[in-house]
Amino acid sequence: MAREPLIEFRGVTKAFGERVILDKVDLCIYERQVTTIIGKSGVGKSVLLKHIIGLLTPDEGEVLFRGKALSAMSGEERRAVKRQFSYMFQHNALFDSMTNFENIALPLREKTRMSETEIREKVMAKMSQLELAEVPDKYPSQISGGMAKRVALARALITDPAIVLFDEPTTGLDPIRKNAVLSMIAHYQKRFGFTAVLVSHDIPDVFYISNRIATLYERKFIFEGSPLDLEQLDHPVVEEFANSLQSLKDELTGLDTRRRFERRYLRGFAGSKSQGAIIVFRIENLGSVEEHVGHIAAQHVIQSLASIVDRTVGGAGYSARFSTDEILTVLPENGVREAENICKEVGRELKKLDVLQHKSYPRNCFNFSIHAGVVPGRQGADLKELAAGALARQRVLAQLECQNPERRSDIAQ
Ligand SMILES: Nc1ncnc2c1ncn2[C@@H]1O[C@H](COP(=O)(O)OP(=O)(O)OP(=O)(O)O)[C@@H](O)[C@H]1O
Repeated sequence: MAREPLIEFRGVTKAFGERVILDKVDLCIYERQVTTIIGKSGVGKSVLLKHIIGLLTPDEGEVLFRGKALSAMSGEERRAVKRQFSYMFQHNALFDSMTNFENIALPLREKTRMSETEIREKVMAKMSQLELAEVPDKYPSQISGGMAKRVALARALITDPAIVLFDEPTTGLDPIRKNAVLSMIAHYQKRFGFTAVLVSHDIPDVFYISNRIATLYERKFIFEGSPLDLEQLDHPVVEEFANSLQSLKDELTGLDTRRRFERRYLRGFAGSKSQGAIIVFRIENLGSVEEHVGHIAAQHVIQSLASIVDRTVGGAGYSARFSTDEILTVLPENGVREAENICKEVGRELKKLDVLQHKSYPRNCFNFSIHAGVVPGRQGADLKELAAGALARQRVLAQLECQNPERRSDIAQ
């Protein structure tokens, strides 16, 4: 049986004067998923978000919450729905004149009648969950950018919302910070189980954390589905989007995007007599780096691995980030033996890396490792199948185990 969406747009039309912004739009947002809305500037993404929170109402059609139309709800019911929402804005919107504690406590003071003791308990508990226990009395300007993002997220989560809306949370950040913020959102979304709705321009980065993507184009959704399906979609708008955002390269790693990679793969093997080889590089336990050292450090690990792979493979092949913690390499003209030599060389290079040295994390206790697996290529074989085959043969290239039972460090913030 199909799952009921948490939020559903049914034939929603919205115009300002003569100008139609949304034209009979349908959209489903499912509980406990990350749904990302992409579309060009001015297409109507914010107008759409405002319908979700009831700041705008449709001219035609309905917005439903757990199957019930907002328009059919009483004022009290609508307010109850509204209380389940929370937001995180582009520039955090923290008040500089308030301490981090006061910033996070603000929604509780504004929206609830909790006592001071209850507020203190709740805020301190949330700060501890988001690794902020040491900074309640500092001001936003006195902490790192990564921490300030976590303070903003803590404030968004303090009322235990069922849904958090993120309006372009990564605009203006460099690739490492951008990916760190996205992985932070994904991490806490899994941990707290809220439903996330993101509006973002940052494709392909946002693909790695989204369960569903909806693409708004000229008053309609032209696509709604998994990130992988969007990448496969043969529609001029996807092409246009990809080109206009220069997303032929993955910003974080400098490698091909999965889309370009798959095309190269299909073209590369089509006329080739050679069998070639496929390598999967995989970072095991990247989550423990995120948890113990920080999201930025985790992005450094991905970036470092990508640059070593790229350098080592050189002109012999091409690579792409295949998922959050996997890189796939195709060697069209080489066999398994050459591929294994490349893996060994990558392993040697990895061992020299700072991120894989104990001294980089003097106060933490965690472990992670980098693996690689190789399979021969096969004419016409599905890339995902080959990747799964390579994963089944993975071996450890390098690993780090830190056993110092100390707290999270701020080195990577
Ligand atoms: N209250 C309003 N009255 C009149 N026009 C509006 C109103 N709100 C939005 N618009 C218009 O609707 C269009 C869509 O705006 P919206 O802010 O939703 O775009 P967007 O996709 O979020 O863009 P961006 O990515 O630049 O934030 C714009 O042309 C905007 O001028």
